[in-house]
Amino acid sequence: MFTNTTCERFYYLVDAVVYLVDAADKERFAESKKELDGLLSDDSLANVPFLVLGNKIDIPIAASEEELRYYLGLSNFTTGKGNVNLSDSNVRPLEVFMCSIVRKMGYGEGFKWMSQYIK
Ligand SMILES: Nc1nc2c(ncn2[C@@H]2O[C@H](COP(=O)(O)OP(=O)(O)OP(=O)(O)O)[C@@H](O)[C@H]2O)c(=O)[nH]1
Repeated sequence: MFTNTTCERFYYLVDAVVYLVDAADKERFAESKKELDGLLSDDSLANVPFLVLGNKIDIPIAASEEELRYYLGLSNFTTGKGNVNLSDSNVRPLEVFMCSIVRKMGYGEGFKWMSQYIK
């Protein structure tokens, strides 16, 4: 089992972060935001791309992408889908993609987006 302390020792090896959120569990969005904020403010992850996946969109009550951005406090921080060159900036790549892992949909676009930022 990794404790937070154990994980922190390995952060310098991290090429990217994939943060999976259950988009159908709105009651836990505040908890998800808190955890995500902790990672986003960690100095050792400052230049690491973040892919936020909103999972379980096959469930009708799942949040929309816009709602998820809002509840996670990311509305003004996402950097754009497609090919966005951020290499000349100090901006950390961060995007939200919605997916359903059981239906095998959505996450491929996210991983493709993320791969352009992995050196
Ligand atoms: N409907 C649906 N179910 C999914 C999807 N992905 C995973 N699951 C199901 O979610 C269950 C696993 O629960 P998770 O939500 O991953 O929760 P967990 O991390 O085990 O536990 P929690 O911390 O309580 O959320 C399994 O039954 C999976 O089959 C999806 O895209 N759609």
